[in-house]
Amino acid sequence: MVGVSEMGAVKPLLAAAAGRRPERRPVWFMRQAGRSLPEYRALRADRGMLEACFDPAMVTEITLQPVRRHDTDGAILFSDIVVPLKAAGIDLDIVAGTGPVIAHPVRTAADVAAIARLEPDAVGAVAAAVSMLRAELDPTPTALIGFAGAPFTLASYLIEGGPSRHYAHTKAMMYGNPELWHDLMGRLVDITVTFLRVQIQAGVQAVQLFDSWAGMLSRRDYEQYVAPHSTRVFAELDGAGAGGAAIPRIHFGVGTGELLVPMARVGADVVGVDWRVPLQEAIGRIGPGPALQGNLDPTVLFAGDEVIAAHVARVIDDADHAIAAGARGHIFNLGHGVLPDTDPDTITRVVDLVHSA
Ligand SMILES: Cc1c2[nH]c(c1CCC(=O)O)Cc1[nH]c(c(CCC(=O)O)c1C)Cc1[nH]c(c(CCC(=O)O)c1C)Cc1[nH]c(c(C)c1CCC(=O)O)C2
Repeated sequence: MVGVSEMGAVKPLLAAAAGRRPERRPVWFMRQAGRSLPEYRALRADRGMLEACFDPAMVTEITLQPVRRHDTDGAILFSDIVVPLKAAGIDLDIVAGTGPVIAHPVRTAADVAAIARLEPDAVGAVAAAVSMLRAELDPTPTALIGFAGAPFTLASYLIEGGPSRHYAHTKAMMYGNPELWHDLMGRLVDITVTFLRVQIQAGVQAVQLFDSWAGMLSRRDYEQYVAPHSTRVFAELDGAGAGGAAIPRIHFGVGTGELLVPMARVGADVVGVDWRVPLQEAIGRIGPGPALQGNLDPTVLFAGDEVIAAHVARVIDDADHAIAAGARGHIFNLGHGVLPDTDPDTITRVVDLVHSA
């Protein structure tokens, strides 16, 4: 049965997202798979990042590595936000230490018109990995989380051509040519929805939409240029689970304290909060309803056991206040991804602290 562990209990992460009482407080970490783990570095030593993302056995193994090591309640599918763009035919690579690099940045109407739809078969390797992962994870308490980049964050990589500090080209198109901007965003919604539907049909049990860089926008700009598109992503996933079941939708961005209200409104069941806003304050801004995910500062993991324990306890206390103020539940996480130099034993200790709190 979906979402049910060996002991017959609902998986803690799915219970928390649905407003039910989890057997233990669920915890997972953004970027839990990856360079913090020696077993990941060994596997990836002679394989490119994108090559690994299209190899179902590699995806399965890398996804499971942090679950085995840390006993996390979430297994985040090993992939990348640019995987569906690559599969839709966009020439790009993921460069170690840099991130996604786009061969021909998208700047003109012709560039936008050339962005094709994603054929579900082009991400068949991802679907195959999801099936393999469900077989491994079903007897455990761990839920499988799929993900995609949100249209704004994907657009920012496509337009800038790579990582950016100021997003000047992105904003220039958004402000200067809104019609072209909305055309591009509409195409990215279609790609994102296809990618997430493939994952859901193959068996992911929750999805996270990463709008990592949305925090660069004012609330007014977010509502005008981004919210309608992210709303469509979430709306098109309504009842997309097996037999029309609802799949919990997590919405996350960095530096989004000013955007928590519109980011919740686009249709999130769980709102991811970075470390800047205490969780009870986040729910105060959003209003009662969604569950919250977060929000330990990833750099705290370098500060030593005593400091870490105090910060973990504070996040849990904040979360309990948030629940008293109307949050449906809490999923413990960092406020952003695990930094590559993090000692993996520290992460295991945080999981133990959260589970025993
Ligand atoms: C913005 C973004 C990207 N990718 C992603 C986001 C949104 C999350 C966020 O805000 O951090 C999402 C992502 N990327 C990766 C995952 C896998 C699952 C996990 O979280 O464990 C997830 C969820 C693997 C990855 N994606 C990447 C790596 C490192 C590549 C490597 O190991 O060589 C991994 C494990 C590459 C990548 N891809 C991207 C960046 C910024 C980088 C890092 C560049 C670097 O520091 O090398 C784009």
